[in-house]
Amino acid sequence: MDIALLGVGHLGEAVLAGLIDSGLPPAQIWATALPAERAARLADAYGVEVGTDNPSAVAEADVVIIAVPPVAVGPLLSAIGPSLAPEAVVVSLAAGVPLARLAERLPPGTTAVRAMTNIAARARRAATALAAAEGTDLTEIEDLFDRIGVTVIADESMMDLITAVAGSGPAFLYYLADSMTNAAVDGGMDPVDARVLIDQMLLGACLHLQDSDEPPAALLERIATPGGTTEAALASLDESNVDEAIRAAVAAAAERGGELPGA
Ligand SMILES: NC(=O)C1=CN([C@@H]2O[C@H](COP(=O)(O)OP(=O)(O)OC[C@H]3O[C@@H](n4cnc5c(N)ncnc54)[C@H](OP(=O)(O)O)[C@@H]3O)[C@@H](O)[C@H]2O)C=CC1
Ligand SMILES: O=C(O)[C@@H]1CCC=N1
Repeated sequence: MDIALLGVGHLGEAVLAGLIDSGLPPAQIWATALPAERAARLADAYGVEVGTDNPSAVAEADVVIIAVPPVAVGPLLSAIGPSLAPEAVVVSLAAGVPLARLAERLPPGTTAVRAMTNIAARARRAATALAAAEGTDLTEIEDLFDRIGVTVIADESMMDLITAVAGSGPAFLYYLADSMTNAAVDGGMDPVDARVLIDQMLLGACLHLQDSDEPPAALLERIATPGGTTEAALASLDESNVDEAIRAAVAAAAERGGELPGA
C-alpha cells in the first residue's frame, strides 16, 4: 500500500513517526510539508520522500492522509483531485470537516474517510476513530491506524465529541501534569525529580486503567484511604467543581468542532 501524507505539521509528524516506527517501509510513504526547509528536514529525519507539491505526492498513492489545518482542506482536495488514483482512499484528520464536504471535493470513485487521532501516534499509542459512508470497507484503513494505536469505527455524528476527548484529550492530561509539576516545584521539589515522578505516575495510572475492567471511579476509590490524603485532595477538587469544569471543557471543544472554518 502506497501512502501520501499531506501537511506534516505537529499531528502529521506524530503520525509519520509512528508509522515508520511500526515498520512501515519508508519507500511506501510520500509526504508533503511547508515550507521547503521543513520538508527537507523531515526527509532527513525519517528517510521518506518529503516535498511541497501535493499533486505529485498523491499520484501513486492508494491512501492519502490529509493533516493540514481545517481551513486548508477544501483547497487542498481541489488541487489534488485530478491527480488522485481512480480508487484512492482519502483520509482527513482535520477536526470538524464533515464527510459530505470531503466527498463533494473528490472525484467519483474515490472514497472519503474522516479520522480523528491524536499526538500519541508518535508513541504508537494513539486513540483513533474512523467514520465513512455506510457500507464503506474500512479494513485496510483500520489496519493502517492500528499500527499507531487503537482504532474504532464511529458514526460521524460522534466525531466532534470524539475530537474533544480523543483528539484534544492529551492536552487535558498535559494540563494536569503541568499543574501538578508547578505545585510540586513551588513546594520545593527538585524540578527533574518532579518531572520523573509525575510522568511515571501518569504512565502507571493510565496503564493500570487500561488493564482494569473497572470504571475509573472504582479505581479512584481504592486509592482514597478513609480519612487520608487522597480524600482531602478529592474534596478540594469537588469544592472547586473540577468535574463540572472538565465536562464544560469537553463540551467547548466539541462545539468548536462544528464551528471550524473548514466545516
Ligand atoms: N495537533 C493535534 O494533536 C491534532 C490535530 N488534528 C488535526 O490535524 C490537522 C493539523 O493540525 P496540527 O498538526 O496541529 O497543525 P499544524 O499547523 O502543526 O500542521 C499543519 C501543517 O500543514 C502545513 N500545510 C498547510 N497547508 C498545506 C498545503 N497546502 N500543503 C502542504 N502542507 C500544508 C502547515 O504548514 P504552514 O504552517 O507553513 O502553513 C503545517 O505545517 C488539523 O486539521 C487538526 O484539526 C487532529 C487531531 C489532533
Ligand atoms: O485543537 C485542535 O483543533 C486539534 C484537533 C484536536 C486536537 N487538536
